[in-house]
Amino acid sequence: MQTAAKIFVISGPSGSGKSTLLKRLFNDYPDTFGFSVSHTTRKPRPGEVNGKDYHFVEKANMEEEVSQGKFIESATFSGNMYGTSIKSVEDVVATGKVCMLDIDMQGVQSVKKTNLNPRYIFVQPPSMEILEQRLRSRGTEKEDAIQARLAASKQELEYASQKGAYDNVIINDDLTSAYQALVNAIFTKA
Ligand SMILES: Nc1ncnc2c1ncn2[C@@H]1O[C@H](COP(=O)(O)OP(=O)(O)OP(=O)(O)O)[C@@H](O)[C@H]1O
Repeated sequence: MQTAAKIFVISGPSGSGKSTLLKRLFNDYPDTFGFSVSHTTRKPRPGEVNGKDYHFVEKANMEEEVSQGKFIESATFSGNMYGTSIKSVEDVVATGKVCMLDIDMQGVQSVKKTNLNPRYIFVQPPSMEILEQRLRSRGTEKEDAIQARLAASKQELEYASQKGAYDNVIINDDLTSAYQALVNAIFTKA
């Protein structure tokens, strides 16, 4: 089956259901999608393979490449840098797979400055109340992290409401319908 693009960007507030929808998609279409390999400055753990699990790089090199605009997103966690390079996305496409990028609003804005030309999909919660309920019942964050995610989600929703920000907006109310909308946005009937 044909896809509408070679690269898809999926974004949406934390708890809107991106992982849930993507898990189902990758399960139903196991051979279609590829994943970009992230960079990190942390040391490899036993068994981790350079270029497969991560691109393991030196901090100075990664900092330079980030400053040169070679990364879509990068962040530091406990002293180690992590990020997704533009090239790692192009490498997926070169293998013939469709690249799916699950990134936040900053990442979306950064991709828009590249020549990657993806399709942008936004996963929207039915309401802030339901988003809060889902985040709480997922039980993976403490109260302050939940509050931070809810605050960030207001900005994400505002950005998504701007004309042309996303190609498709999928409201994740009923999961089956949302999933069908995602499949329709990705695959073209050829
Ligand atoms: N349509 C739905 N109806 C009810 N619950 C849902 C629905 N979609 C997702 N959920 C539940 O909501 C919670 C948040 O979903 P999920 O973890 O997929 O969000 P996410 O967007 O990937 O979040 P994050 O960005 O934090 O990784 C999960 O517990 C999931 O099971």
